[in-house]
Amino acid sequence: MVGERTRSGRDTAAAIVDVRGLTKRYGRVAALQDVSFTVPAGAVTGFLGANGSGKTTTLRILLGLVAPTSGSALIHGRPYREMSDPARTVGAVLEPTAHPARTGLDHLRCLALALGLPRRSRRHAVDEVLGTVELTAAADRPVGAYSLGMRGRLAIACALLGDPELLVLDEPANGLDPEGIRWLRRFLRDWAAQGRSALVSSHVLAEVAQTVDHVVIIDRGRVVLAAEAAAVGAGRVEVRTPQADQLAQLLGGAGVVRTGHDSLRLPYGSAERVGQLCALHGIPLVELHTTGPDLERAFFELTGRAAGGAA
Ligand SMILES: Nc1ncnc2c1ncn2[C@@H]1O[C@H](COP(=O)(O)OP(=O)(O)OP(=O)(O)O)[C@@H](O)[C@H]1O
Repeated sequence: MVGERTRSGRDTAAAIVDVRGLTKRYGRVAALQDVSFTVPAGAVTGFLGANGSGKTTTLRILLGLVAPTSGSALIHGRPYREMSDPARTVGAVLEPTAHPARTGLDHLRCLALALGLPRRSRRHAVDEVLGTVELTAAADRPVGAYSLGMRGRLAIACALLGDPELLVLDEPANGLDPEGIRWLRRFLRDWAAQGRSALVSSHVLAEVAQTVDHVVIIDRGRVVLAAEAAAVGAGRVEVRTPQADQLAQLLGGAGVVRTGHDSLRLPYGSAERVGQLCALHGIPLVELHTTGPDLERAFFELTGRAAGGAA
């Protein structure tokens, strides 16, 4: 199989996560129904869906916190619980929790100890993750005095402590202000640029749409789309002309969709060719415009819900 190239330029043929036929029932509730997708290495994968669509359940199964009714969720080909040193491979934030009276620094130090990081590298690891999440200056303040965004960043720092290859973040943008969301996007882009992988869930598409290389969209416990983000949201070219038949013929048919008696839809990037053909053959153009990549439209079409997050 030929590897794809992500925005970070990495070869992502290899999948770090492989979810196969995952089904989870809670009594009569089918939280997940035959969910399958992969998470490519060296890229950010957005795991998108409305509230209650099954994101947290999937991530909990992936992290060995909940047993599936059937199917499997493997990281590097193994269930999380069977990995020899999971914290070195996966850093996860499902629900940020830290004792409010403890300082961020203490919280991280205790965690470093619990993870079994060697004594000599513990301090360095804690300082490094504090720097990465831009909390060095606030390290000595109690977590109870942190803003929501700072708590979110502290949780990410915890996930980074084991220097993992894969980050699993459940709704990391929840409650963040615009600056916090910008920070998160930057952080994820830098993360992928280092060749690392992330699986990031969100019910608010706009928060992550610009950041993800791949998307998995889940709706009512079923995967409705798993693809490269650029391909999903690929824009298109809309054309209106009274000579739509003639133009369609000149364009040769491939990728040309007749959307009305005087309108055509063409693949992204074909506007220039349309303009040249119209000029050459004297075809009057009433309208020619390109719509940009639009993950939001795909999300809405596939789930039938507004992408703003209201479930
Ligand atoms: N422990 C549980 N017991 C019973 N039902 C559950 C349990 N956990 C989840 N569910 C149900 O499974 C479905 C999927 O829930 P899940 O939390 O995975 O969705 P989600 O996409 O993460 O939603 P949100 O964005 O609100 O966190 C929902 O119908 C939920 O009510």
